[in-house]
Amino acid sequence: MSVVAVRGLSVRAGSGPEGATLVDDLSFEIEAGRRLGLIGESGSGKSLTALAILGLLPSGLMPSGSITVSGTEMIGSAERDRISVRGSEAAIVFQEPLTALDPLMRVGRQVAEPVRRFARRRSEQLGKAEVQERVLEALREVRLPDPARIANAFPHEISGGQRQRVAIATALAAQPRLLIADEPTTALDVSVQAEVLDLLDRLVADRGMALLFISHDLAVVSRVADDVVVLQNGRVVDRGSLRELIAAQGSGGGSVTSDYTAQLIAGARVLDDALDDPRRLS
Ligand SMILES: Nc1ncnc2c1ncn2[C@@H]1O[C@H](COP(=O)(O)OP(=O)(O)OP(=O)(O)O)[C@@H](O)[C@H]1O
Repeated sequence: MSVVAVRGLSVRAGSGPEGATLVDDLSFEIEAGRRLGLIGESGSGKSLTALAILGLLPSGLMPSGSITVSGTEMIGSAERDRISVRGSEAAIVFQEPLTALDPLMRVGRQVAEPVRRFARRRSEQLGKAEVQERVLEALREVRLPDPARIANAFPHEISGGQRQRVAIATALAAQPRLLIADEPTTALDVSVQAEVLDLLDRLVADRGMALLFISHDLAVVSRVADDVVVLQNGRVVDRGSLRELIAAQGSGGGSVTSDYTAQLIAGARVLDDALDDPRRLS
């Protein structure tokens, strides 16, 4: 069974002739252990898709179609069902980690919250020392140096790359089956970007999670995704494995690749790296 199945998702703002369709008939599925890249230019509907999956669309935006996460329907279902999915089955990492982190709370307390939530779900009683140990373990897992110091710091006292690692640790501490990463490296320096991408890649592989990786940059997506869906103005213009899309482009366009995808491929900064990495293209 797919961890997430999006079927015929449309998102509309307003109704009647003045209304606008922001996401139009989008479908995809991601199974456990698979990584899907959702790629498109600014305003193409990527973030709205992520929010719809989590049942978090802003008021005024109406989804239709069906989205299931671990079998739970997220469109038109009771808010309490959607909350339980957000708390346990699905998590999101945003571009700017400060969106997810409370600036006034020490890092350790923030990671402790999903650690406790996960324990409650399994009816485990955790003492204070056990929670603390699991928090340090979560920080270690995202390769943070000196986890005890980081746990005791406020978000503004650590670097941007470290904050994003904390946000990833927080997202993963409740052991979700689906991780949505929405431009998670865009705000980071290039060298830190590569480290965070490698980290995500490893964590997703180790845990067999489903990953929905959102980006406007095909070069970035090529480092972490098996398959891609290309969105333009809310509609799918291409989909397939990176190998298929690049091969179609190589043969001069053809029916698989839209002009837009061709531009994306031509513009990919490190496409050669992707081509040299057989793991990405097999
Ligand atoms: N609350 C809202 N009300 C009306 N329109 C909205 C709302 N939120 C987003 N939109 C519009 O929906 C479209 C898709 O937005 P979305 O944020 O999903 O794009 P995106 O592909 O994630 O872009 P970016 O890469 O810039 O984040 C855009 O045209 C945006 O202006």
